[in-house]
Amino acid sequence: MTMKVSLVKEMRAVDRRAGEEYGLPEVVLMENAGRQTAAAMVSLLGSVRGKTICVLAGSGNNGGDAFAAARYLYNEGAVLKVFLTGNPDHIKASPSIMKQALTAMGIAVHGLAGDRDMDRLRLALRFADGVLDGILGTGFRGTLRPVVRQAVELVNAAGKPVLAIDIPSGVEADTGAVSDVAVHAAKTIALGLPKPGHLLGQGAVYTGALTVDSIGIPRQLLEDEAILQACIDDGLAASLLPVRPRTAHKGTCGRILIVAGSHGMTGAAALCTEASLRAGCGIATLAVPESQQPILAVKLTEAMTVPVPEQEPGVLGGSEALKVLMPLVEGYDAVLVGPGLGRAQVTGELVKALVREADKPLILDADAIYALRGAPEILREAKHVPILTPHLGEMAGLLGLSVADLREDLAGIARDVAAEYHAVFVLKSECTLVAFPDGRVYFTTKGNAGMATAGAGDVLAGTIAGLMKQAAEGMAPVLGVYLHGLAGDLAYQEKAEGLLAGDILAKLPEARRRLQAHSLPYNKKHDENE
Ligand SMILES: NC(=O)C1=CN([C@@H]2O[C@H](COP(=O)(O)OP(=O)(O)OC[C@H]3O[C@@H](n4cnc5c(N)ncnc54)[C@H](O)[C@@H]3O)[C@@H](O)[C@H]2O)[C@@H](O)CC1
Ligand SMILES: [K+]
Repeated sequence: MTMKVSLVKEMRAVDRRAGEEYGLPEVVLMENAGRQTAAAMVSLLGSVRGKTICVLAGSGNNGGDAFAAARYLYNEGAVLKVFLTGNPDHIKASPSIMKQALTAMGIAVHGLAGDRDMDRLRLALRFADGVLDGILGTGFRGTLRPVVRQAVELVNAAGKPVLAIDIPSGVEADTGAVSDVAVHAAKTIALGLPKPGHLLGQGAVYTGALTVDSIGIPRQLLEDEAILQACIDDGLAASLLPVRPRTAHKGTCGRILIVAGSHGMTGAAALCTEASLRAGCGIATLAVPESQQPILAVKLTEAMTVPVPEQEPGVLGGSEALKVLMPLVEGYDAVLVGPGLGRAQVTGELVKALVREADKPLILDADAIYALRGAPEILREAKHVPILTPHLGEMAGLLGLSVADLREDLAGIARDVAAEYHAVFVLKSECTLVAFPDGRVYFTTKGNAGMATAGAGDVLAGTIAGLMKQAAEGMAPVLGVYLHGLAGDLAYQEKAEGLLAGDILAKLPEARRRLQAHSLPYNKKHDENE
């Protein structure tokens, strides 16, 4: 089963349908959320008996979850200090039920109207063993109201372990954006499904350790096709990698052409070519500027190298180069263009010509993306849906935006741009995502900061290219992101921050082998059903 990732509007639809189609009223889900939250608090603090827990609740449903959790924590023997951060007159119906139950149990719910209340909160936080953040959930947008902001700052200053309900207060669920401050959680329990805000940018930092609980929402709703985002988890990746038949030969595993490298940048060409082979393609051929071919022929043993006419020494471009490349393209299943290609004008022209004329799926990376700077509409002319693998700087350059603009809504922008230019975008960051023209967005669950190193992108581009003939239809970018991330995690265990791109490359076979261990039962099951 693949874990979906839900936008706020999709989660609201789930909530509504749980009521309309399954007869599960909101307050039932809130009760479940409260019980599961209390259990998550117990796992964060150990036993809560005799421990003091400071509970902050807003007037929305996130606050209702907090009131319900407080009841369970009280039953477990916790000492509670409960604060209502929102206006008591605006409290919604279900949270009101939860608050009344708490009050009937003799537990005081303090307001946060004036300075004295803030002092009480400060004191409570000082003596608390843990904090429960139920101030704001998916209903939050924009900037925090001043009272709430002050409460959040007090929580962060107290430095106590915080469990956030659904999402840390102050993080926007759809984007991960934090306009000002947000609750810094040790752990977050996502309700129903994770949200992009748990995975992206600042939101991921404030979320801390993430757990997801279904809170009893029917699986049919959580797996609904209308939810277009998903995690690239083990289950999904395993379903994309079929077992190679015994009768396979190198032609059936993929013939990949790579157009890469220039004077002084032969390493990028070697890395991506080798990655494609390590990802399991049958044949990889590297086309390089002719003066660089002898160097690459020495660097690469298993790949073929083709010299291409060059205009200046080591620079690819011009009509002679195109005359060699176009017929060459015909003999391959897919073409990777860009790593280490250089940014000369003639090279850019050659890239554009390939995008327009090549009748094979293209993977465009690095300098091939640079070549389309400010002119992404050329992508629409491609004969097959192209795959682009930009990092944030390259994406910003392509679209004429700043990186800060992009960061406001990485997934939303990638989704819109993929639809607009009819291309797949593999947008690389600390949470690499894959956006398809039909609106699907996949978020990586692998990877680490050690992978912020020169050449890691070349290895990813090569991995994706190498999977073009092997992965389930159209899903090479998703499988590639998974294998590359897993290989990076395996390499990080040994090399930590000293990790080199070549270490990721070296771990690709182990990553694939581990995934196969997952996928074997899947494929077996598949066979048995037939
Ligand atoms: N299936 C679901 O979706 C379920 C959701 N539940 C909870 O419901 C939450 C969503 O509830 P709501 O839609 O009521 O929204 P929230 O509880 O997240 O927030 C709404 C409240 O926040 C206040 N608010 C909004 N913007 C603010 C700002 N900038 N500064 C300060 N206050 C602000 C509003 O006045 C309102 O009272 C989820 O996060 C989750 O915790 C659960 O109760 C159970 C089921
Ligand atoms: K919260």
